[in-house]
Amino acid sequence: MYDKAEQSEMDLNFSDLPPFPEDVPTAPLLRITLSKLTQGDPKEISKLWKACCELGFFYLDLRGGSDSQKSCPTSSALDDRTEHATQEVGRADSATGHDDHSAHTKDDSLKEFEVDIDGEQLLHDAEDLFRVGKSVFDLPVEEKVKYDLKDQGSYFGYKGYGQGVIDAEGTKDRNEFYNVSKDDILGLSEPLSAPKLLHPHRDLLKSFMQHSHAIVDLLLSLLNHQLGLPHGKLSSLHRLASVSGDQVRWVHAPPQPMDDRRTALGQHTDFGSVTVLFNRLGGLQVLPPGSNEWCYVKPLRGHAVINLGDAMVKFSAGILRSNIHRVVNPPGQQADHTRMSLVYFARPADDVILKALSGSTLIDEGRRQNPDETEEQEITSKEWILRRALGRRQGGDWTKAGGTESGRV
Ligand SMILES: O=C(O)CCC(=O)C(=O)O
Ligand SMILES: [Fe+2]
Repeated sequence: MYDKAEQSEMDLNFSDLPPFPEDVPTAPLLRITLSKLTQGDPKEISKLWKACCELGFFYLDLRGGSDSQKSCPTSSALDDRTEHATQEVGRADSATGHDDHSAHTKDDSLKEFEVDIDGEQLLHDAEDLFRVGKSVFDLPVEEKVKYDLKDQGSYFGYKGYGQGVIDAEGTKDRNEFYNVSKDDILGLSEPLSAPKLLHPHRDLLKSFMQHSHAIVDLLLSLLNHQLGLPHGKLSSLHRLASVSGDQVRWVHAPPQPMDDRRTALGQHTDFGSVTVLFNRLGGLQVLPPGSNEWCYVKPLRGHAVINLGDAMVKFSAGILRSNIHRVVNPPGQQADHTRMSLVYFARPADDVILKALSGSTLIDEGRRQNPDETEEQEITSKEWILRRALGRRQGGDWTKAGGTESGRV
């Protein structure tokens, strides 16, 4: 018999897959429990803050406690969130300037998009979407390429195998993507053309987006408080109902030939604010600060990997970290398996300008200490994401694909 602690550790493995190897370097991601965050547990909130400042990557345990959000939060850190939750939801066009945190809606119906935090539901949705993703990539390539929207100036839809580049030399990537826009699924924009088999799954995609976003909103509220920003500030820049580049992505990579394995997805920082990532097979690697050894992120069942993107670095004048990462062929016995991951990218509303936020003495101090992160270039979230995403496509402008990592690692 196993004791409870051993059993709980074993529950972290994916029993239907070959094990993640013991003998590869792994990254020191902190493990944070969602239900403790929703209860305002001060220790868990300090762990979150440490993870976001030091590595910019952490595990979020989504299991259990799905109704804990309804219990009364004790920490003052959560006051920010609870108060925010009672505010009206901003209109799609309200998240513009940085000093407009009194933006209130004229349209209460937008509240209909918001859901309670429910980690278990998100895990279920992710499980179902792994199956849907497989069926998308199983389509013939001639069908999939119909949904490559690059020539229309969009990063949504399909990106074929080798259609992205992983470095300045133009080396081709070794994965396929399918990107689904949050605004399309919520009806905030015109629907994009998509394979027929995705049509019946729009409600599932909607639920996954809403539940991912609800967790992102909690994380933003907690970080808002830690940064000493005016109440509700970060949330106001990331409303579910705002027009934004938020998207779901599936990443699909068949096993590479034994004698010719290389990076499948080139090193990068994420472009937006908060990434919610579901991995089953290894292959994701991060380069921890001050290190030159790439370390694997071991996938844990029941957990999402959360990482911060460049927008958070810019908003916080470099106090928060978006770390470089990449994807290689899965390690050890996993190497012969097709790897798929599922991601929700939360990004600031399209018209938000990416610069250090005002109203926090900590950020003011960060501005003085990290002048590199705070060049006052007026770029909107929409321009930044387009420029970086299309810069990594074949024929794109690689010089525009870089993020906040330059000069930092
Ligand atoms: O597939 C993964 O594990 C990570 C994917 C990723 O980093 C990305 O799509 O930005
Ligand atoms: Fe990424």
